[in-house]
Amino acid sequence: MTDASPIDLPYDALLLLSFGGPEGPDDVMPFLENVTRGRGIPRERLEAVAEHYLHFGGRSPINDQNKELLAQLRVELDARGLAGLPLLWGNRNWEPYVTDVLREAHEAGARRVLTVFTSAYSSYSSCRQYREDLGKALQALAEEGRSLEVDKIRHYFNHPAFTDVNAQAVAAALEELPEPARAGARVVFVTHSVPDAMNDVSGPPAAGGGAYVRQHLDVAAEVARRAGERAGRELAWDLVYCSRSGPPTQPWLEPDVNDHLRELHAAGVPGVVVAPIGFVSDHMEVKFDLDTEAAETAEEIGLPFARAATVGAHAQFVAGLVDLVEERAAEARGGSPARPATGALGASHTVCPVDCCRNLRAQVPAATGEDYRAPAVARG
Ligand SMILES: CC1=C(CCC(=O)O)c2cc3nc(cc4[nH]c(cc5[nH]c(cc1n2)c(C)c5CCC(=O)O)c(CCC(=O)O)c4C)C(CCC(=O)O)=C3C
Ligand SMILES: [Fe+2]
Repeated sequence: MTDASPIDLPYDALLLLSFGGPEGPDDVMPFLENVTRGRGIPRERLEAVAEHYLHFGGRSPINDQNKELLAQLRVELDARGLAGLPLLWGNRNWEPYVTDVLREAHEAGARRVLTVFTSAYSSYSSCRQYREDLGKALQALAEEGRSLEVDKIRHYFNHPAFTDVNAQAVAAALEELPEPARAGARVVFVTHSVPDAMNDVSGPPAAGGGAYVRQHLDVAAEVARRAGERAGRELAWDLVYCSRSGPPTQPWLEPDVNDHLRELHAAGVPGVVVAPIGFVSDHMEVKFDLDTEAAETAEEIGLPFARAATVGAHAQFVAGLVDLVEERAAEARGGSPARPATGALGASHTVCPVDCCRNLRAQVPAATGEDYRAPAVARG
C-alpha cells in the first residue's frame, strides 16, 4: 500500500480467505446460522453440530490455525523480499468478515488484492462459495464507492508442496501404529462429503463435472505412492467421507468413514492410517468427526488407528503457497511461469471458467472468474 515492496508484485495485499469459526459458546448458534442460511440443513443436524462445538468449549480450532498459518506466511514472505506486502485475513462466516477486511485494505490504499483460500479443491462449497462471498463483498464495497480488483491463486490440491507434506504425514502416522498392525495397514483418506449433485457439477463444465472426487482420488494416489516410497512398500488405500449433513433423502458422497472402518476390520485389515487430505488444518471436522468419532469406532472394534497430520502451517506447505503467489503474480504480469503439479491431472486453471462449480440454487456473481464483471461503483 504505502511501502513499495522490493520485489514488484502487481498486488497491493495478500488476503488469506477462510471459513471462520466461533470463538466461544455464545457465537456457536449465530455462526451456524451464518453457515447454513438458505442451505436446507435439518434443525436436528444443526443442534448436533452445535454440540460438537460445545464439546470443545464453543470454540472452533480454525481461527488459531489460521493465525499460525498467517504467522508462517509472513515469515516466508519476508524471507523472499516481500516484507512490504500487507498480509490480511478474512472469513466468509465469522469475524473478521471479508467485507470489513477489504474495506480496511481499500482505506489503506489497496486496489488489487490476491487471495489464498484455505481450501485446496474444486466444488461449490470448497471454491465457488468463497468466490461468491468475495463477489458479495465487492458489491457491498462498490455501493460505498470503493472499487477493488481481486484474483486468486490456482487450486493447490496437486501442488507438490501439498501432496508431499501429506505424504510425510502419512509415513509418520504409519510409524505410530504398533507392529504387527503396521505391516498390513491401510491408508484411509478422508474428505468432507458433499451432495452427489454438487460433485457432479464441480470443476470446469468442459471437463464434464466430478472434479471434486477426481481431484481427491488423484491426491490420494500420489500421497499413497510417495508415502509408500518412504515406508519401503506399496500402500493400499481408499477414499472415504465424513461430515455428511443434508437430509437423508439426498444422496451424498459415501462411504462414511465409520462404516468403512467397520468393513475394513471385518475384512481382516490389521490397522489404519486415517489421512484427512480434504482439510488444510485440524478443523472441527478433523477434531470431532475423526479424532473423536472415528477414533471411538476404531477403539470399539479393536482396530489400531493413527491419524495423519494435516498440512497446517508446515514450512514446506507455506513455501508452496508463496510459490503459488509468485506464480500468480508472474501470470498477472503476462508471463508464463512454471506450474508444477503432481499426479495425473496437470496444473489447475488459474481463472475459473464460466459456470465452474455451478451454484445449483441461484445465480450469484462469483469474483475471480472469467465471467465476473466488477459491480458499478457508486460515486461518493
Ligand atoms: C467441501 C466442504 C469443506 C472443505 C472445503 C473448505 O475448507 O472450505 C467444508 C469446510 C468446512 N465446513 C465447516 C463447517 C460447517 N460446514 C457445514 C455444512 C456444509 N459443509 C459442506 C461442505 C464443505 N465444508 C456442505 C456441502 C455443507 C452443507 C451445507 C451447505 O450446502 O452449505 C456446517 C453446517 C452444519 C453441518 O451441516 O455440518 C458447518 C458448521 C468448517 C469450519 C470448521 C471449524 O469450525 O473448524 C469448514 C472448514
Ligand atoms: Fe462444511
